[in-house]
Parts: sequence; structure tokens; C-alpha cells
Amino acid sequence: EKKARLAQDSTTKGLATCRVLLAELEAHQDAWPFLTPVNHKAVPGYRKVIKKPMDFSTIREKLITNQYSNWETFIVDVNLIFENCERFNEDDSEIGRAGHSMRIFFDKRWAELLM
Ligand SMILES: Cc1ncccc1N[C@@H](C)c1cnc2ccsc2c1
Repeated sequence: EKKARLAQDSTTKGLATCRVLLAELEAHQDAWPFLTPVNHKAVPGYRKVIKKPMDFSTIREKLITNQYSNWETFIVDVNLIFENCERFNEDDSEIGRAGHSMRIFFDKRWAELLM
């Protein structure tokens, strides 16, 4: 009983921290390419190349509708954004550079908040 309650508390705290982290990601100056789903009509080839699209608005929706069981599952979706970005964009491009900058910021912040 006590163990279950402790586990539940840590999950609640972990997911509350994910909301804080997501707000910081969305507010970051380099977040612009990742705020909403990539419009595959505006970006030829995207739907073919990127099997699991992800963006911050989708993560927010999933947080609000309780689709993350814990902070680890949240981290998986955030990293998916950066993996998709590296797969589709040249490192030496506007969006590629934004992706690297966001990943560096995220890696630092989640370690501070969740580890
Ligand atoms: C993250 C990402 N990866 C690959 C392509 C696009 C994007 N971002 C979208 C928002 C985006 C970003 N910039 C432009 C410029 C013309 S369409 C468009 C769409």
C-alpha cells in the first residue's frame, strides 16, 4: 500500500516536472521549427522519411490527456523530435542548427530537474 502510494507520488511529481520542462522548451528561441506538427504538404518527402512525427504541441496534448505513464515516456517523445530533425535536416541548416541547440538545452535541463 505504502510502496504503491510512493510510486504514484513520484509519477505525479515526475509528470508535473515534465509540464515545467515542456513550457521551457516551447519558450526557447530556437523552438520555432518544433512547435506544431510538420505540414507534410509544405515539406516534400517528410511523410515518407519520418515514420513517427512528433512536435511540442502533440506532446502537450498527450500530457494533458494523461497519455504518458511516467517521465521516461515523455523523454522518449521529446528525443523523437530531435532524432526526426537530425534525420531530415542538414546539420548546417537553420532547422538543423535549431534542433542541435534545443537538444543541448533539453539534455541539460531534464538532468537538472529529473535526475
Ligand atoms: C522540424 C522540421 N523538420 C523538417 C522540416 C520542417 C520542420 N519544421 C516545420 C515547422 C517547418 C519549418 N520551416 C518551414 C519552411 C517552409 S515549410 C516549413 C516547415
